[in-house]
Amino acid sequence: MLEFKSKVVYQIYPKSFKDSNGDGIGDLRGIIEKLDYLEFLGVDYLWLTPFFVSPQNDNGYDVADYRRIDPLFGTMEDLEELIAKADKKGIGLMLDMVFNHTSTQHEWFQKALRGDPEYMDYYIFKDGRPEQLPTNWESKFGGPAWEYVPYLKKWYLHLFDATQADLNWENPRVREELKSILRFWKKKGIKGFRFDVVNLISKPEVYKDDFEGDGRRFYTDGRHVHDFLKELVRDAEIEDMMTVGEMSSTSLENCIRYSNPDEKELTMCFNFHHLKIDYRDGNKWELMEPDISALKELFNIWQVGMQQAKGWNAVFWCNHDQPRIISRLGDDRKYWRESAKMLAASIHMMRGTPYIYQGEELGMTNAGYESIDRYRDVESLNYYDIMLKQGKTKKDALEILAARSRDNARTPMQWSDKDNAGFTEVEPWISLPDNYKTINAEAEAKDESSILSFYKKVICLRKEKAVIAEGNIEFLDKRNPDVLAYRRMLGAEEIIVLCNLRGKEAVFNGNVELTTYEKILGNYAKEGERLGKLRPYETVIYEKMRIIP
Ligand SMILES: O=P(O)(O)OC[C@H]1O[C@H](O[C@H]2O[C@H](CO)[C@@H](O)[C@H](O)[C@H]2O)[C@H](O)[C@@H](O)[C@@H]1O
Repeated sequence: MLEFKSKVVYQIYPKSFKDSNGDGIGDLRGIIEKLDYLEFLGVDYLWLTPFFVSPQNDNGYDVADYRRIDPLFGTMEDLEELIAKADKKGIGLMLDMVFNHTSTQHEWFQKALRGDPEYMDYYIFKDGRPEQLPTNWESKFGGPAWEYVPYLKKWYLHLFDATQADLNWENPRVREELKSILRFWKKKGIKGFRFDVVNLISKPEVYKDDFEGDGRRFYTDGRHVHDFLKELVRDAEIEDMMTVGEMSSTSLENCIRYSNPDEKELTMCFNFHHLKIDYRDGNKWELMEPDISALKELFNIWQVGMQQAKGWNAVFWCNHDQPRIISRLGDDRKYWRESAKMLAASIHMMRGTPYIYQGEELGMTNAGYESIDRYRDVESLNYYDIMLKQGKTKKDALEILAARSRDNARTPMQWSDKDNAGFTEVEPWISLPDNYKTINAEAEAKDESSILSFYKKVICLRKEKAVIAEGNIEFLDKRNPDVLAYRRMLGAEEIIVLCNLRGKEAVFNGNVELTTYEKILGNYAKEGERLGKLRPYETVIYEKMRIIP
């Protein structure tokens, strides 16, 4: 049985982590250079986003060869060295398997384009006339989800970019190919896998128009998804590896099934509902103040719901698709340090496996780009055009991108106050925010009161206290509009976590006698402390005092 409950995962976006060869792009040797830093932080696994051969239209989520390393990032020898050196430090590598779709450059798709029926059945092709789309579904990156191939007189499905063709999981040969890829990487010493949008793999039997939405209700958590996952995990023999599924627009019921160990599917799931609390009417491209009550309710539903049915959450605020949480729910200026630490505590003390996205542990902020030339992400560039076509001004569209673009998370890791933040010696592939002079790993590593030091402490606490790794959770003061509060319990052990989510004072009104607890960690100095009263973005972690007979 995999021991995973006390583990912490660190996500690396290789392209933006560390450039070792002076081409402005991060690479595998850059990660090797920084292994000491990752050991110092105390993480157990590294999830690396895709570095396989790819045309990079979606920064590697368009894989053209699942078994080869893109020369942009290095060689197989570099990866083997990374696996071995990380292993010596007790750190396991998790690879990102993009199995919902391949790049149209993949040899399977190329053969399909040449009309080979065996490979056409690897994808989802539909007969049709050029003016008649098979369904009205929308691609998640904007525009229709179908692309026409005139000489084949067929459309193919792409839920993402037109260069990312959806695989046909109904075809057993496709499933065999994917299992063999997993076996290949397992043999190399890889310790886990993250499966990209894996709840979208099972498409409907009949394709019909969606008059209520963009089509997602027909393929999300689809009819065979649980069977496909069970078969994949069983046949590729990865039951004892750390596995996490990225579940797009999913439901609690399905995530319970994906992650309950009795089902033998995955170790845990990512869901994104808590990161949509500032989408107006569910639309990512319409800004709104975060709805804190909705956030609290979602944590309650997912944390308690998964606990009741033996499911397991991946808990996180940040990844390579999300704007930086400090700029979103915190205050990246006046209360930068306090709010970053509060957000760290809020997640790291929860029930589930915490994921830290590179730079989050430093309090890295959104990019703050003021011009469209700075953006690189396919989704951001597509939506900029769509927003202009919808009648938004350039200024408004840029304001929306500044808050919502995935590039906010993809700026280079801020290692030091040197040129290009010590990430590269040349112009980086994407530009840096100016604040690297003050927000950087070198400065924070020396400072006991830094955000980085606080992350080290919360990681350590999870390893020291079984109640954090394994205890039950119960939310407190649920109606409080400002304070997120919960209790973790395991036998006689108990901790209470209070987080003020606002930039003003707030009061905790839970029915708890705080005098019977002692503070074990907080983000403010002792001076000015008042029980149950929280300063702006204050967090306090209390432990129940033991009564010694
Ligand atoms: O917002 P959701 O519907 O809940 O979906 C979650 C994320 O799904 C997509 O992300 C992943 O797949 C993409 C295609 O391979 C890739 O571009 C991305 O980097 C992957 O993480 C979607 O692109 C994200 O915006 C959603 O957050």
